[in-house]
Parts: sequence; C-alpha cells; structure tokens
Amino acid sequence: MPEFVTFCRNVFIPVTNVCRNNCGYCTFRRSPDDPEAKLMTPDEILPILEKGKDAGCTEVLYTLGEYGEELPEYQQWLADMGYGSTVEYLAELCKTAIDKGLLPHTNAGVLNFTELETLKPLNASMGLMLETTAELDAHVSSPGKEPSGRIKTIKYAGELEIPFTTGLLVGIGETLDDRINSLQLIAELHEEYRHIQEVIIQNFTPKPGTPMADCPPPTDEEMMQTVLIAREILPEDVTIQVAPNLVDPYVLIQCGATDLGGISPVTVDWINPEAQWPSAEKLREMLRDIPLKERLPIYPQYLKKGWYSDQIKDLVLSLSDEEGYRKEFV
Ligand SMILES: O=c1nc2n(C[C@H](O)[C@H](O)[C@H](O)CO)c3cc(O)ccc3cc-2c(=O)[nH]1
Ligand SMILES: C[C@H]1O[C@@H](n2cnc3c(N)ncnc32)[C@H](O)[C@@H]1O
Ligand code: MET
Ligand code: SF4
Repeated sequence: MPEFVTFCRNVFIPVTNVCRNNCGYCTFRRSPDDPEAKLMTPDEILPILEKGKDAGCTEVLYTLGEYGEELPEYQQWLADMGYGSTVEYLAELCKTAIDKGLLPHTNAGVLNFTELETLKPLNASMGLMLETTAELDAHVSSPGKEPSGRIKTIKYAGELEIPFTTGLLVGIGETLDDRINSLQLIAELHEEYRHIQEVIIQNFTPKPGTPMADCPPPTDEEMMQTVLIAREILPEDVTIQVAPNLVDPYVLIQCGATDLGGISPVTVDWINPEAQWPSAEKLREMLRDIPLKERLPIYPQYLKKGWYSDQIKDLVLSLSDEEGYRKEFV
C-alpha cells in the first residue's frame, strides 16, 4: 500500500478538435467541414481559465488535435485569428494562463524539436501518449500514431529537459508482449533522459459511432496485470497514473498506481465526455484508508531539479509547499 496517492486540480481546454489523424477509438476529432469542428478563441478560453482559478485549480490542460495545419480550412481559421501555426497560438494561450495563475500542461500530439523548444518555457510539463509500440489497425489512418514519430517527440522532450507525461492506451488490439515492449521502451527513454514524471495506463473505452464501438475494453484483470508489469519495468521514480473516471482506482493502487491524474471541477473530460470526474471528496471515499494529496502538474522531483523556466518560477513557487506538492488551499 502506498503512503499516499496524488491528483491534480485542472481545467481541460480542448483548443481544437481538428486533427490530421483518425484513430479508430476517438470521438474527440472532427473534420474541418463538420459543423462541430472548432478552434476555440481566447474570448471563449479566458472565462474558463478564470473559473478554474477560482475553483482552486493549478493546471490548465491544453489538449488538442494533432497538426490541424495539414487541413487547409483549419490553416485559414488560424490565419484569420492572426496566427501562422498552432504552436504559435498555443504559446499565446500558455502566456494567458500563466497570467491568470494557472500552470500549463500541453498535449498537442506529435511535435518537432523547435515546436517543443517554443513551448517548453511556457509549460510546467508536457505530454504525449506513446499509446503502443505496435502497428495496429486502430492507427491505419493516423500517421501521427506511427510509433517512431511518437518516440522522436518523447526523445526531443528529454533533450530539452521537459518534465514529461506519456502512457499506454490499453486494449486497442495490442498483445501482452506489445505492452511489455512499450513499457520497456519508456523505461529506456527515461534511463537516457530522466524526464518521464508519469506513465498513464489508460483503458480504452469503446465509443458508439466509432469503428471500434464493438471492440471490448480491457478486462479488470488485464488492467491489473498491465499496472503490475508497469511497476515492475519502470524505474521507481516514474509514477503510474490511472484515470478515476474510467476505472475504480482502489485495486489498481494495490498493483502499483499512485496517481489519479488531473480532475477538473469546472469542465468535462473532453476525450471521455461520458465519464464524469469524481470530486476530490469522492476520490477520498474511493481510496478508503489511503491518504490523498494534491500535486502540481510538475512533480516534486522536477521542482527540486529546477526543471522550470523563469516565466513560471514565481507561480510554481507560490503554489508549492516545502515538499513540492500543492500548498494548502483554502
Ligand atoms: O482528463 C484527461 N486528462 C488527460 N491527461 C491529463 C493528465 O491527467 C494531467 O494533465 C497530467 O497528469 C499533468 O498533471 C493527459 C495528459 C497527457 O499528457 C497525456 C494524455 C492524457 C490523457 C488524459 C485524458 O484522457 N483525460
Ligand atoms: C489523450 C489520450 O486520450 C486517449 N484516448 C483517445 N480516445 C480514447 C478512448 N476511446 N478511450 C480511452 N482513451 C482514449 C489516447 O490515449 C490519447 O492519446
Ligand atoms: N491528438 C493528440 C493525441 O492523440 C492529443 C490527445 S487526443 C485529443 O496524441
Ligand atoms: S486520439 Fe488524438 S490523434 Fe487520434 S484522432 Fe483523436 S484527437 Fe486525433
């Protein structure tokens, strides 16, 4: 049993749902010609940030479709807003969030070295799910899910000393061996760069209307086995995260998970909108006798290593306690 389990209070902003990929399990993505396709404006984003700050959040999660620029309509929307690229816009949005007192964590999909370099000083941490090292049917229409490209992004983040979140999407057609392979690869990347702060073991949840609607999600046993293996393979300083809106965390904590990720008091989980986040109080109930502790989007060991920029330094220090967790919030 761990001494305690952590979570982070965040605001989830789905900056754009336009994406060059088309993953078989995803309901988040829209084509630019879809009436529901969108690129959020600063006017839409600002009030949500303010609401999150008032609710005690420390993180803004910018998660979005990958390289919408490859679709001309999207490129035009960006241009109309005065931006040449998504990353240029994200940099602006990160600055706004910092001004409002929230620490950004951006997951924009695959990015190149220069793009990561631009976002690094404006983010407390960044993320990209490896998903899997296997070549799967789920990803045939998703050039950005090519494992080699994802690995490159994770390596660049390491070279740049960005505290990083990655993970596995479990149950999308990969085998047990594939899971072991993926975890071994993440372990090797961390041994080289020491930048992986957490690994998410995310269970695929089938969504109506997608090509994988009828694929079974992973069983509880598979999830337990994956977390056990992850704890075995990953270096001790890499935390294992599971999503408390997608699984009952108690038993996975017995297997080695010690983080519950971001939960938002003011927005839904835009990737799994059918799955409501439990409140912090509900989380405490779910954990029974295990203490719950609030963290920041940058883990304590990366605070100690000084892996943050001057741009976020004051904010990070004002939000953290002596141990690097969230300072008592009342
Ligand atoms: O609410 C969610 N948060 C997701 N998060 C956010 C995450 O829980 C927190 O932002 C991090 O733990 C940083 O505090 C992700 C972050 C990543 O870097 C990569 C993947 C995910 C996936 C999800 C997700 O499906 N739902
Ligand atoms: C941000 C992350 O959300 C995950 N993701 C995308 N679609 C689903 C789904 N149906 N079920 C669970 N996780 C999903 C992917 O792993 C992506 O990288
Ligand atoms: N599109 C990115 C990815 O799949 C970000 C998360 S899904 C909205 O990696
Ligand atoms: S999971 Fe991410 S990359 Fe895949 S289609 Fe959805 S938004 Fe695009």
